[in-house]
Amino acid sequence: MSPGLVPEAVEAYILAHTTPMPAPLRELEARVRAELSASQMLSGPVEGRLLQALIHLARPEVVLELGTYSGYSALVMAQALPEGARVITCELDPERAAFAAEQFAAIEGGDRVDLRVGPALETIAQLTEPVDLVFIDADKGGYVDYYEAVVPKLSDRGMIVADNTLWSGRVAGELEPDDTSGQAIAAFNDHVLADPRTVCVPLSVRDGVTLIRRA
Ligand SMILES: C[S@@+](CC[C@H](N)C(=O)[O-])C[C@H]1O[C@@H](n2cnc3c(N)ncnc32)[C@H](O)[C@@H]1O
Repeated sequence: MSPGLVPEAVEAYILAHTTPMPAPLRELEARVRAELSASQMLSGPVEGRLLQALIHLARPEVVLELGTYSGYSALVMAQALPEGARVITCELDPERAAFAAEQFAAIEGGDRVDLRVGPALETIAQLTEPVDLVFIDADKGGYVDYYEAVVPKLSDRGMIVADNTLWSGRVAGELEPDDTSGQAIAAFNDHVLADPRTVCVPLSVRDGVTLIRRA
């Protein structure tokens, strides 16, 4: 988890007062933290419960996730889907995709996940149906392109949820010149704000989560 948005004790309190995930997801989280590299990329239970609340309200038929990693967030979303709905998730790294595929075969909800291995823009281009919820959580340098590619594919009541949009709070100040991901996030936030097609609000949940809907 990236530090910095709210004091550590408050973050711990939030976690302690969030309904825990079922045991298989708790075990997956523990395994990711113990075994996978870059485990700070795992979204975790707080953001997971937020995604599930949005799904509960929106009752999407098609959810698109950009950036599968271990499969944790895809499973979290799949477990909250209404009957007949599915999550399409894409992952560039074949090893991570293989790990996620194992989880989809073993954990409840995995049969509602359609895993695509390859660049996110290719998966978006292949979509033929409207998308009700998009979780953007892949490489930060691609966020503006992903946004531009998914906005035309959103259903009438479609929503985009973009992760890491406050970048540990650093986007609110002077970013280091070598912080290319931070610069990309800042450019994404400005880009979305200036777009008359959508309405957005960044939430200080975890590393920042921006909710974006059609205007
Ligand atoms: C932050 S992690 C995703 C975390 C996951 N959504 C979760 O909450 O557990 C980002 C993932 O995006 C993948 N990725 C990076 N560039 C990508 C691209 N162009 N297309 C698809 N996936 C990409 C990375 O390999 C990494 O596994």
